[in-house]
Amino acid sequence: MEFILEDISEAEVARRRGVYTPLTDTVRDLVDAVIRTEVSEDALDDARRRIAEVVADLRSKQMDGPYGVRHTRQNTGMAWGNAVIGVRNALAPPLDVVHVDDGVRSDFTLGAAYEGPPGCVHGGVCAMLLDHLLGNAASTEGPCYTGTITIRYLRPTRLGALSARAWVTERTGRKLYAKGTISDAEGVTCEAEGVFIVPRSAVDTPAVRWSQG
Ligand SMILES: CCCCCCCCCCCCCC(=O)SCCNC(=O)CCNC(=O)[C@H](O)C(C)(C)COP(=O)(O)OP(=O)(O)OC[C@H]1O[C@@H](n2cnc3c(N)ncnc32)[C@H](O)[C@@H]1OP(=O)(O)O
Repeated sequence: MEFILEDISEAEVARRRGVYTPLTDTVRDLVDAVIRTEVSEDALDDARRRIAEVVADLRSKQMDGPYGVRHTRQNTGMAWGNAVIGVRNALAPPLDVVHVDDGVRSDFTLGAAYEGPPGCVHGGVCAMLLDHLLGNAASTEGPCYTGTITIRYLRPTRLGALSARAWVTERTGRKLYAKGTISDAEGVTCEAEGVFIVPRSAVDTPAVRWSQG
């Protein structure tokens, strides 16, 4: 389990981000369209055929295995396959995490692809987002892994515009305790607390700025 050095400039990171982001956004749009389409079954079959052609084009040149967790010499993180922030991952909600004074926050919109209860965000999706954000808040001095996380669902989280934040409450050796919340326009819908651990093997790994994906 290794982080990969991608020896490219910050300008090249930005250029590649600019190339992949619209592609990933279009695939996200495709996912939403498939969930909500009401076109005829013939039209669906035609769509499937055309999408399969695009998949075959993309597969004509592929890397082995997952994208991995990469970083530049300037320690800019490129976790572009990541399930929450991956620039190349259409399954990832489009989560853009920013550092704020007391931790991290993100404003985002969750649509039909994230539904659990009717019109509401799946509880597992809330847990995934909070896990990432708490982990991100705890990872400022080095990569942290989730040890234990507890989520309390206060009321349903409706699909739509949401925000989340996370912050570190305490540090004891390699253990960082963090808390976080997801909120809609009426306030907090669920909250989390967890312990994140800097693995023994990673104590000398430099902190990487993961927030920009
Ligand atoms: C993930 C990277 C992605 C990069 C993208 C960027 C994003 C950043 C955001 C990332 C967010 C995404 C995050 C993800 O998705 S991380 C993915 C989900 N998490 C994992 O897969 C973790 C799997 N477990 C492990 O690797 C090890 O067990 C760890 C590293 C956790 C500890 O193994 P290690 O050998 O180092 O530990 P130790 O035995 O020396 O114990 C040390 C201390 O820790 C205490 N302890 C141990 N285990 C637990 C536990 N489960 N709960 C609570 N406490 C625990 C233990 O009592 C002791 O305390 P004390 O006795 O000293 O008081």
